[in-house]
Amino acid sequence: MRAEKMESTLKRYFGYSGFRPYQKDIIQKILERRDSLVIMATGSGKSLCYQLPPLILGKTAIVISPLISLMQDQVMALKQRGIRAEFLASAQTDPTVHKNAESGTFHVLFMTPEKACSIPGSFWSKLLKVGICLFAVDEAHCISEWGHDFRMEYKQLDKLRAILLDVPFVGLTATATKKVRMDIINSLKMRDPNVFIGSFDRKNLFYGVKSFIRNSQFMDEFVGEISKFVASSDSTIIYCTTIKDVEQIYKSLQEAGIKAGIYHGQMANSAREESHRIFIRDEVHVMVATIAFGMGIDKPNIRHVIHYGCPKSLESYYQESGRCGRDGIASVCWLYYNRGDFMKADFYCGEATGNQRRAIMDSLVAAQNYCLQTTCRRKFLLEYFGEKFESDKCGNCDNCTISKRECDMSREAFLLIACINSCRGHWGLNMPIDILRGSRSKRILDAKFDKLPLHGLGKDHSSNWWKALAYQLISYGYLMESVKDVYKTVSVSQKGAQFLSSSTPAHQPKLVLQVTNEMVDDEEHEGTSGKFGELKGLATFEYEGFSETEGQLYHMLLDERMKFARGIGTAPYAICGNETIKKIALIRPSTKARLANIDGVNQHFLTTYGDHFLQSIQHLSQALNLPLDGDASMQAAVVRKMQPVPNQQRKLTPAKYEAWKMWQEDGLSIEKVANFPSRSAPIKDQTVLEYLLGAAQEGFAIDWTRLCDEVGLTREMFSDIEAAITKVGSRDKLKPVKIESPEYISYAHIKVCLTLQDCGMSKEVIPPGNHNTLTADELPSKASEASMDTMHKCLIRGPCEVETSVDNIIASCCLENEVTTSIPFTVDLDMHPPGVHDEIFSLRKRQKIDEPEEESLIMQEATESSILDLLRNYDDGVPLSDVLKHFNGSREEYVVDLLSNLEGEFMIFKKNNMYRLM
Ligand SMILES: Nc1ncnc2c1ncn2[C@@H]1O[C@H](COP(=O)(O)OP(=O)(O)OP(=O)(O)O)[C@@H](O)[C@H]1O
Repeated sequence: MRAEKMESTLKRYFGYSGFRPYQKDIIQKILERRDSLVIMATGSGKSLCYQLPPLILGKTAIVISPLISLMQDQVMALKQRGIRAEFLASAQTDPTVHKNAESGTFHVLFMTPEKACSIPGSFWSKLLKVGICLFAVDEAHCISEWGHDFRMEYKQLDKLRAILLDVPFVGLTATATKKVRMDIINSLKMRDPNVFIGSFDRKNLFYGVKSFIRNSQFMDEFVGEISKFVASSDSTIIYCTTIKDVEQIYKSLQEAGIKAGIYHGQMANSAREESHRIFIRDEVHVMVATIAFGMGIDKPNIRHVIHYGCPKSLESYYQESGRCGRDGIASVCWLYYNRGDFMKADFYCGEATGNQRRAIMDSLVAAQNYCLQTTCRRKFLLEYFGEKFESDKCGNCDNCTISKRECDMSREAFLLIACINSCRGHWGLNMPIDILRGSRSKRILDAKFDKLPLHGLGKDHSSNWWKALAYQLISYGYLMESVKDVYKTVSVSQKGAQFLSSSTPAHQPKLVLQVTNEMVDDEEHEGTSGKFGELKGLATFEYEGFSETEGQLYHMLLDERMKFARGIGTAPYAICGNETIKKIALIRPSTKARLANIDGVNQHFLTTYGDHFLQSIQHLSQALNLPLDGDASMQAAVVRKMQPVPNQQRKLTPAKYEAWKMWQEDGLSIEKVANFPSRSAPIKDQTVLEYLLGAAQEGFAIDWTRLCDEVGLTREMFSDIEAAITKVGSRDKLKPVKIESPEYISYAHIKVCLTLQDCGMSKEVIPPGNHNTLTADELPSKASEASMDTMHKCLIRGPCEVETSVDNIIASCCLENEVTTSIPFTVDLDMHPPGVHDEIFSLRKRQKIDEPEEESLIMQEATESSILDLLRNYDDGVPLSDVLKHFNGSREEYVVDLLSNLEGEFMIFKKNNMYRLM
């Protein structure tokens, strides 16, 4: 029951149809009153873990948060979800909040650590009487001196453990090393806590790096690119390392007529608050700021985060770039560095001494190495944070997607390594590079380096070219960089020494390296590296999948939302996210029930704005000549298309590639590929199909006509599947689509159909004709006849239907076994297509309704309350067909109407096509 309650509460207040990874488990443990430490990526949805329990239990959640602006944003957003939330801190101007808080009025009560520690004990005892369901410490790394944002006041929170004895303590953070983790557990005196460590991988973020020169040409191009982003309704943050840069970019944007916000530490508090406010409320779409901006900011639609200058550490880069794409939609993080940034050690070290100085230097070197990395950036980032990334290519960073030229640089590498060797590792990179470039500076003459035979042999390349080469040699282990205080020195490693010993001035072993951007710029002509280059943005994806008029409707609906937001002084995203508006623009629901079904629409939205939105949708659609209740199957396709373009060069696993090659290039059938004699063991036909569809998703060519022919998918069946998707309202899960499709449609057909849609293929590639499938009557009815072997074959070749066979098997088993809890079904469930396993169980549940019970012989009349009574008996929900069967005395349209009303009133909701009680 609790899982059901969790899901219905999630839909009711947040409008989401499912949990993100870990959320459910974490919440479950908190509900069991276990202390928990939650370490999950930025934007992964940690807040929900403390927001949901109070709604389920009806008791207050206390949340400690470091910043007042952050608490205010969260309170604003929660209120828009119909959640009673407030904050207690020095900035609270409403005197009633304290009283209401102690009498348990609020679901979520935010406090600064100072407030929590100084509030009188009587407050806690009163509130404890009505109930505190959890005590959460957000940004919990602030508790640790080892953390990067240590806050003294957080250390005092342990006092509260003795007061809130039986209240579960929950620590949440996006960054925590082992030391910090232990510190949080000890400081909060956690008792046997559950520690949840999620992946740090933000899959929807594209990471890219470019070098630049601060000149006016670069600035013009930079501003030009930013103006393209502004055309979309999403937001951009430009982070600068200095206030001077912030002001310069802000000025350039203004001169170009681009409205932007500005934020840095030297601005007055009120000016900063105003900047924060206009950005959050979408009054400006660009924010130019130092890193003082944005801690804990939860604006879901930030589509670009650009770093103008190398950040001081990878920890801060991860945090800042993590503010991008919090709604899970593909977003882009570009980092622009200038070689001068790497010399800023003194600037960052400030007054620091000893170990602290060393730590700052190490962080800066890590950030520098990230900039100069020529292999996968995501792998580098994750491994820096101690997470193993199995593949060498993520396919979603510049190094994995933008093909770079390579060439043999053995001669140049030889010169540089030999020169560094001659300097005996006592210098940084500048000295050997100056020697190679023939400098006659005083320090070179003093050291008599002008007498070296290498002096002047590297004149053909710029200093930056040589540095770019040096960093590749460092990353491949030929050279080593060491840091002494704030100074870096380079020396030759063992690998480099081996390279030298196997080389002569006339001949060196081949050494193929990448021609980096800096090298290209240098080759084209020195100094043009100020060129903006291709700032990969998403603006061009904006309307992919949208018709022009749908795009217009989307913008009109954004304006409607803005009007509401202004009217009540809140941020538009707090009303609902841009993605939800996109889905509304695509589906154009005509009823409250259809609107309620859209992901992101919660009960508060529906009751407060539902009627108005429905009216607007109707008027605007009419004016734009768009039909209502459009094709729901489009919504996921559009979102998918907004992901960065699949790259042809992305590698498939060898097994996938092999299968694709045999099928596509050698013309073998799926069955032949599966059973190819050279295989150590045959693989399943289904696996081969999965491989081929995976290859198609990666941009590999597929002969669709042949594939559809082989799996028995016809145009008519494609239309049937499309209709099923429309009925379901989503294509996220296969099972509901399968349930709504005619019986002869298999999971394989659905998968092929979805992949066709994803790849933007038209129906025309599918051969027309009858679907040539067996009917349910022609299917084998005994379990023994539906061997696994047959199942696989059926799955691929179409005519006989596995799922229906399973249905029949279960039906016959159920007839033989009165008790439906144990089904004698012995085949390996893992071998079923996704969903079949689930289906077995849902069918088992449904059997209770299907069985000809005495009750169903009495004609049941459908009313709202009799439907609610029915649903009350089934935790897993009831499909429409069973509801209709149950009320077989009532007209179908009448029952559907009643269901729609109940859905619109948020009394029931639909999940996986099953009606459930809220
Ligand atoms: N189950 C869900 N389905 C869809 N969206 C979700 C879900 N859970 C959370 N979100 C959304 O994801 C976004 C990020 O969530 P949240 O603010 O909780 O992240 P976080 O982990 O606390 O990040 P940070 O460490 O940066 O503060 C929010 O806009 C939130 O509404």
